[in-house]
Amino acid sequence: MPPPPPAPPVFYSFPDNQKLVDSLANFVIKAQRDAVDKRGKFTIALSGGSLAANLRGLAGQENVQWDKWEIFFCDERAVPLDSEDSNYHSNYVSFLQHVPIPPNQIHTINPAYLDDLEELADDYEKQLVGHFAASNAARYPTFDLMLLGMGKEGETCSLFAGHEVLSERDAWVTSLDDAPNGPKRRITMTIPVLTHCYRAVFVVSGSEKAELLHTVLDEPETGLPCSRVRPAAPGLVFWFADADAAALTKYPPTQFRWIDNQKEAEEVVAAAKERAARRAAQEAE
Ligand SMILES: O=C(O)[C@H](O)[C@@H](O)[C@H](O)[C@H](O)COP(=O)(O)O
Repeated sequence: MPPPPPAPPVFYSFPDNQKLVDSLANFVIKAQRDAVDKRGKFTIALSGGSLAANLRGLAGQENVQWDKWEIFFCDERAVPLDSEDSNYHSNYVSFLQHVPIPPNQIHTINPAYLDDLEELADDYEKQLVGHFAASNAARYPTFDLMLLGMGKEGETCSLFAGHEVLSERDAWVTSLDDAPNGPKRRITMTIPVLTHCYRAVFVVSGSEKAELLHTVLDEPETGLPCSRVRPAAPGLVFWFADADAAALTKYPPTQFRWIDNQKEAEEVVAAAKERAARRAAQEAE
């Protein structure tokens, strides 16, 4: 039997940034409970960019099992960990320094390999293998949650449109020395890792992302890196956008609520589409 098609993206739109931040914190904590209940720990991957600031709602939350968190980075720039360009550093400043996650459960790149990108990527992949080998020995790692951003040309992690890193199928982590924006030397998790997670969540804010979000959600066939993140069943993909970023998107938003499985995702997206079609028909009358 062929595998079931990936679940449709679930799109949440929030009236302002604070509502997005609060809902994201709520969602991440629910994902943690779900993962700890089912698998005894919570393995999460963080991106750089504006995501870190949008995670600030996690600081000070109670009833969180911080000792069960295992944190990795979806991509990382080949810079020291205390550099302003480091994705670890930006997440540390906004989020990690405020919560009691045991330091040995925050898995950074090894700065000893900064001069050799291949070693840097290999070492990070080995850290992933070491972590996932015990829990799921599958071909690719299965993160409980991957938190992603959408760059200005539709990239996510350091997977840039038209770049050869996008076609990597074997490695879990690869490297590049010619990133078209920001620091050029980076390592990044690959598309197969992104499409094997339980939950991928994109977080997008600001009017400068409006046109791009419309393209990614309404015209996925353009094949931008973000549109390619459609986790295989039972994986789910969510989009959290503020009203400015969501302004041009036709893809129907869904009221914010926890969604547990592919069937629920299909139902809420179908219901949102019906509502949008009814509204359009009424407006046309
Ligand atoms: O290392 C990186 O540059 C990030 O991981 C990158 O993929 C980021 O998520 C997007 O570029 C979105 O960044 P913004 O949210 O800041 O636009």
